Amino acid sequence: MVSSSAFETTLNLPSLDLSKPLQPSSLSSLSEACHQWGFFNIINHGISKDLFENIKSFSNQLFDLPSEAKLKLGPSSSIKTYTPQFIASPYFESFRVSGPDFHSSAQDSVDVVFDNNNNNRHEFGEILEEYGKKMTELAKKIMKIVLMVLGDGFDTRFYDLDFKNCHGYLRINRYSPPTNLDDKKAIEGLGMHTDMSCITIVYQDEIGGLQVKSKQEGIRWMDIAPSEGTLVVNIGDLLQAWSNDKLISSEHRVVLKQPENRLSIAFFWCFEDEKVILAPNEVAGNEEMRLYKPFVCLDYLKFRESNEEGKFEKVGFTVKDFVAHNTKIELCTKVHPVTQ
Ligand SMILES: O=C(O)CCC(=O)C(=O)O
Ligand SMILES: [Fe+2]
Repeated sequence: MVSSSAFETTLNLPSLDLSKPLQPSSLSSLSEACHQWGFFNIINHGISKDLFENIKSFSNQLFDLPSEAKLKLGPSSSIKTYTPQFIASPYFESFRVSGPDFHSSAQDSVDVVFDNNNNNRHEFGEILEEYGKKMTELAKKIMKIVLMVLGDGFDTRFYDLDFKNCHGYLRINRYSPPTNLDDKKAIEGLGMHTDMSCITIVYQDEIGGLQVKSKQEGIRWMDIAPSEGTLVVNIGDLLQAWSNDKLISSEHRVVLKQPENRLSIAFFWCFEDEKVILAPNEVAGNEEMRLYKPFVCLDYLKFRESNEEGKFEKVGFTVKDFVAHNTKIELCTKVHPVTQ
């Protein structure tokens, strides 16, 4: 069971309208949201309701398969695109599709689990290719806007320098709460974590349940309410480190409040593995103010994956723990280890 609803309230996030030129007022509310919450909404993003509905219906066909079939894609298989229940939580399972060739990534998995007579099986690759491509374009656009939040002209100055080799992958998540769940007893569908990305673009269905941890006294968790046509963007650990903590990678989780299956699609936009992450002086302020010593992206990903606590599935560790850990083993990534 999770904390009582008395400590939860809905967060009013700004919505960035992608169909309009960016206004100074949107930039300032975006800047506030990125600093305070590490979350904001986007609207008019150009992705149709039909595409979400299509992905949902195909994904549910996949998740509805017997466990033996799904485990052909599980952690002990060679493909490893499926995370079964009881790894992150008893109620959470997930299916991964990697870019840049979203079509073959999705199709390779589907071909293993759907039999040849299933007429739909070719469509799965196609719709995920369409979604992956649209998300890639969206991530590039949002990344530039987020850079503008850091400073005037920072998009043109830093995008090509640091972000042009970013890549994306997506995870389709299904949450299946117990059927006897009553709404006074919310349960955790996915524990508190930060994302191992620069930014993550999240679609959550109408069930809701995404929450961000508040730094305010008295209120612990804030609901990020679902709204049709709205996607949620959150800042990940990699961008927090690159921005010298100017942008915050918020701790978030998913709670299940009603006995209904919930579906979400998270698109993670990440630095390339070999990238050395270093906040530019213009972003950090100056050399002395830089909080992180340069580190290789893959070392951080390995740290998260090799620590039971820090793994996406087990959740809890962040880039700050990585820094503290590296400091201890004298690789020293952060100049002043953060012990929060
Ligand atoms: O299911 C959601 O709404 C969010 C999932 C999430 O935080 C993640 O996959 O990292
Ligand atoms: Fe997340």
